[in-house]
Amino acid sequence: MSPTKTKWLRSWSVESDDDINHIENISSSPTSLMVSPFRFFDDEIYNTKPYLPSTVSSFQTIIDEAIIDETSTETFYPLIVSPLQTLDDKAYNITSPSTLEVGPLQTVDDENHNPKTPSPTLDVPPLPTIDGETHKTEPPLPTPEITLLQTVDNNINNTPPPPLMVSSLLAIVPYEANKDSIASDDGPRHYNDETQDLQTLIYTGHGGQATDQKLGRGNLALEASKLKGNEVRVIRGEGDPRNKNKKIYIYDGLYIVSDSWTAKGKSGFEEFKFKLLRKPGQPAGYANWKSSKIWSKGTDNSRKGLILKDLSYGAENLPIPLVNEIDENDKEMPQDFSYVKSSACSSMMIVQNYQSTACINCQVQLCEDSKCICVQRNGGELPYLNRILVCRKPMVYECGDACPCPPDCHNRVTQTGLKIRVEVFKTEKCGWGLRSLEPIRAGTFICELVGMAKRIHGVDEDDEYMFDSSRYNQFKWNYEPELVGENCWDQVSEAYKLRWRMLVSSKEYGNVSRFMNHSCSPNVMWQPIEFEDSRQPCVRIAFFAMKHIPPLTELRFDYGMSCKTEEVGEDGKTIFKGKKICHCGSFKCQGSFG
Ligand SMILES: C[S@@+](CC[C@H](N)C(=O)[O-])C[C@H]1O[C@@H](n2cnc3c(N)ncnc32)[C@H](O)[C@@H]1O
Repeated sequence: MSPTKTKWLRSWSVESDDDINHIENISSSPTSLMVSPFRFFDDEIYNTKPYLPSTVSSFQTIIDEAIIDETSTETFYPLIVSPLQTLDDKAYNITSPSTLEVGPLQTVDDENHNPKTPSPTLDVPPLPTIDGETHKTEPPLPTPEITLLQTVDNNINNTPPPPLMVSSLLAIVPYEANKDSIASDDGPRHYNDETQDLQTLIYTGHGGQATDQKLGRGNLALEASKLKGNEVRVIRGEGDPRNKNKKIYIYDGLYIVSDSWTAKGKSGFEEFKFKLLRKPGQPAGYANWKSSKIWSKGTDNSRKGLILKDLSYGAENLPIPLVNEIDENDKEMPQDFSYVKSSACSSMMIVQNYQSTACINCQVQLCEDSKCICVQRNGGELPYLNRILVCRKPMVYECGDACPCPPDCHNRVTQTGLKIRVEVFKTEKCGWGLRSLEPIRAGTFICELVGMAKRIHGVDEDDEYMFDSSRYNQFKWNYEPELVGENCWDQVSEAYKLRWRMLVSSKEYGNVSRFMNHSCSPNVMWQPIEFEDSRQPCVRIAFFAMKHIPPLTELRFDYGMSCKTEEVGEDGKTIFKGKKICHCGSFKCQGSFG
C-alpha cells in the first residue's frame, strides 16, 4: 500500500491555463486532490491504454510549440505522435505508422509507448474508460463548435519532413446558454460552426480572431489532410450540464476532410471552413449524447419503445422512463414489485446501548474540518470532495439525523435521493437493465440499494434480486484505480471485513438499483455508508460511478461470487463458478456470477 494518501479527483473538464497551474501546484502536496478533465474514451473498445494531458489547452499549447515554427516559411518539422494517436487504431481501422516517436505529450504514457521517455511534468492520472459492452451496441457521442487540437507527423529520422497530417480535432459544442461566446486566444474557441447532420462537421479554421485566418498551422494541416485523404480524429466537446463553465469531451471517431473554402465569419474576417465527414461503420458517438439530452427532458412522447414515463410513479424526484427499444410492440412490464425510494434504516439494525456519534459540537456548518467527529470517524478526512467519492472504504460515515449540520452538508451525499437521470431499458441478453441519461463522472453517487434486509435463514436461494455482501471475498476496499488514481489511502486497511453480512432483497420492494445488472467489468461499485438514524446506526449500501460514464451507458456492478461451486481447471488451479451464466459481454468476463 502506498505511504502517501494522494487522491486524484477527476473533475469535469478544465480549460484555462490557470487550471493547469492549479493542477501542478496542488499535485505536489501528498494530501491534495488532483483535478483532471472528464473525457470519455474506451480502453476496452479501443484496445489501447490512452492517456491524455490534463487539459485541452495545455495539450493544444504543447502541440503548437512542438510543431510550429512560425518564423520560418511555414515549414513543418517532423512531428511527434500525441496521446490521441494512441486511441483505438484497431476499432477505427487506421493503420498505424510503424515508426512513431514519442513526444512531450506522450510522456504521460511512457510505459506503453516508450519506456525511455522522460517523466511527465504534470501528474496526469490515467484516462477513464467506459463500459465495453454498451459501446459495442450503443457507443458514445459528439457536435459543432470547434478548435484545432493538434497536428502530427510520423517522421522521426531527420529525413525531409513529409506534408503535415492532421491527427485530431477538438470540436467544441457550445452549451445552449453560451452559444455565441468567443473564448480567448488561449483556450478552445467557440465559432458558430454548423453541423448539417451528426455525420458531418463544418469546422472553422484556426486563428484570425481580429484578422483574416492564414493557411498555416492547423489550417494548413487540414488542407494537407484533405489532399492526402488522411483520417482525422475528432473529439467533441459539450457544455457540462451541471457546470456551465466546464466542458465534457467525447471522442467521436474518424473523419475525412472532404472540402474546404473560405468565407467571411461573424467577425467580418475571412475564415477557413473545412467540411468533415464521419467515416461509416464506427460506434455512434455524439449521436448518443444528443438523443439522451432529448430523452432526459421526458417531453418526447413519440419516443421509440417508451412504455412508461415514470416507473417510480412520482416516488422519485426525477421520472424513471421504462423503454423497450428491442421490441417496440412489446409492452410487457418488469416483474411486479413496489417502488420504494429509500430504505427504512432504523428497522435494519437495532444496537442496544448505542452511544450516539453525532457531531453535535461541530462548529463548522458543512463538516469538512477534521475537528468534526463524523470526519474523524472517516479517518480525519472527508471521503468526498465536492460530493464526489474519492476513496472506496470498508465504511463511510456520513452525518446523521442528530447532527446539527444542514441537509447540504458535504458529508451527507447519499441521503439526498436520486440526482442522476436514469432509465430502465430492455437489454439484449440480461432482461431489464438500468442506464444513464446523462454523463456521470467517476465517484458520483448514483442511488442507494433499496430492498428488504434478510436474515441468512430467510434467504430464498432463487431470489435473483438478492444483494449479498459475503460474495466479495477478495474485494479490495482501498483501491479503485479509476476512482482514486494510483495511490491508495494508507489509513484504510485492505484486510477489513464488513461487520455484518448484508443480505438485501429487492424482489418485492426496491428502487432503480434492482435493475442494475452484473458485469465482470463494472462501471458502478457499491459502498457501505453508515449514519445515525433515530439514534441507531444505519448502514446502507450506496452505488457510485467507478468510471466516467457517458450517457446511454448501461450501469452495472459486480455481483460477486458465492464461490460455492468449485472446479479444478486444466492447470490444476481451482476455478470458482457463480450460479448464473454471465452475458456481460466484457472481454474480462469470467463466465459466471452470483
Ligand atoms: C437484480 S436482477 C437485474 C434486473 C433484471 N435483469 C430484470 O430484468 O429485472 C438480476 C438478474 O438479472 C439477470 N442478469 C443480471 N446480470 C446478468 C449478466 N451479466 N448475465 C446474465 N444475466 C444477468 C439475471 O437473471 C439475474 O439473476
